[in-house]
Amino acid sequence: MEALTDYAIWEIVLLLVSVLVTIYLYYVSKFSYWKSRGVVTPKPVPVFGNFLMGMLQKQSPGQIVQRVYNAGPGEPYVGFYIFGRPAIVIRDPSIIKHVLVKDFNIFADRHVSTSKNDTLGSQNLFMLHGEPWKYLRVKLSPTFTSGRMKKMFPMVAVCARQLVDYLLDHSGEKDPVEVKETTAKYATDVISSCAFGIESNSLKDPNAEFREFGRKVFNFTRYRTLEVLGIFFVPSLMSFINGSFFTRKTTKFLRKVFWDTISYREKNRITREDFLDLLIQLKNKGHVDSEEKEDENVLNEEKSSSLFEFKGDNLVAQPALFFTAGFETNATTLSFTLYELALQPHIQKRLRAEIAEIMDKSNGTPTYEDVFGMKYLGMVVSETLRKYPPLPLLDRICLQDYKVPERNLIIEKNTPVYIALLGLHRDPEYYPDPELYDPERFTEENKRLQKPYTYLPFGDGPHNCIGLRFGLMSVKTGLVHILSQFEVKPCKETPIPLVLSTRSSVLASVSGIPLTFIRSKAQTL
Ligand code: HEM
Repeated sequence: MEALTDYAIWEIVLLLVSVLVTIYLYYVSKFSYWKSRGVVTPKPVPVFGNFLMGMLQKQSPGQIVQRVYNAGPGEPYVGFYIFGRPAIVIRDPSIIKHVLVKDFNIFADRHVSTSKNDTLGSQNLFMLHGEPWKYLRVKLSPTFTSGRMKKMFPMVAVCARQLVDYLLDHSGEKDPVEVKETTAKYATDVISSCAFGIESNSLKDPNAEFREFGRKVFNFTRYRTLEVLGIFFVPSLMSFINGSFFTRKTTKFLRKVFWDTISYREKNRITREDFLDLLIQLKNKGHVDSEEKEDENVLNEEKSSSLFEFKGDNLVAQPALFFTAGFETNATTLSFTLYELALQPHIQKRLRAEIAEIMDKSNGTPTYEDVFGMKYLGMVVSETLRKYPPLPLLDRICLQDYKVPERNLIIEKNTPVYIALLGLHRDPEYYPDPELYDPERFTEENKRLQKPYTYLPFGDGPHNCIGLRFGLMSVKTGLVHILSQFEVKPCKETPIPLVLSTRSSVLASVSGIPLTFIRSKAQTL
């Protein structure tokens, strides 16, 4: 009996060893994929590949690809493994140009994806693939022209003045303001006003619903962090776990607000020159009324509407994305700018002087043209977007085997392809002393010297950020109004240096950004 037990134990041990050896050999063969193609990779670990730190929530999506980027200085690309799946980060700017622009047809889709049941999450411009995406992009482009932006500008300016009122109630050395939360409230008011036609009152009402639901989307609990990692890196898992881009409660809320507002507007024949008006036109006519020459060109390309129907959740999915893509990116840009200005008073002083001049000339009501005409403001915001790109990675999927120009590599069909914005923007080869916040990098002359495709805060090519003008408008308008009234200073709680969150998909400080707002002398007299 005893002999039999010994025998059984040996059998179990042998079985276990064989299983472990098989797993090991399986991963050794998997993890030789890039090596056998002469592509450098950071060392993978069994099962997780280069994804362990992501799973442990010690690196955010942007930091995962930044780390891969940094593993191959001087290399044109670096391979890595999402569990066992080979993926690639492109480093060489000329190859980046091929991926984003020149060979767009091969890289026409993003890799990110959510569950098919998540209609709001999957049917928007960011997530759609193929012909339906192309059709929708053509249809939505006329809603983002500079002419439309100018019409929305007064709504943004109202929110910026409310932001100043809020700060007036919270100014002074003894009253630090949590800047990320405050700018998120401002950005929420701006985007809910323009995309949903709703005064969300986030700045005035601490329990404002829009802010509450927006917070849920970007509240990176352990589960939400894994869900968003899945959306970016393992999208095939999303349908399996029924993942959701907006979270279920937010989806329900956005759906209700959208349809309530649409029926109210249609019943009362209200027009407001905002995104919602344009979406109502898409719902009723299938196109946005032509306003400018560029719109007409776009309309001539109209195709069969069977590609995408503007009804039901398909319609709500668009403002839902504008809301989500809009408020967090804007708040991030604003809050990091205020942080750097607080730490570098000489930059702040110069910017405030430029703003004071414009405020003076415009009697305190700068126009859209005034805001976009301010050179130093443009340089400051560009530098923030370099050092802190709010969406720190771009992703595409390779749709057919692709021979990399002038290199001995074929990127195989279905390989996920990433561009590490944090890696590029903080690469000392392109931006010497990259941790230094220096708007001088963006003088006209220095911009001409900048290597193309090393600065991509809004992406590039046909998939680039459609909300670029709107984003810049709300960030710049917010800054102009704040800095015309206040000097921004660090307080004892301000994190120096600032540590980035390892969970958030949009760049964020791990400990928030508390700063103080001191009313400027001219205003207090
Ligand atoms: C500072 C503000 C913003 C930044 C830094 C930013 C950044 C980005 C980036 C990096 C992409 C991916 C581009 C690519 O893959 O090549 C993107 C896409 C997109 N963004 Fe933005 N964004 C901002 C504001 C906005 C706003 C305000 C909206 C809407 C109102 C918006 C809507 C979108 C949409 C719809 C896409 C997907 C476009 C497509 O694939 O056709 N973004 N954005």
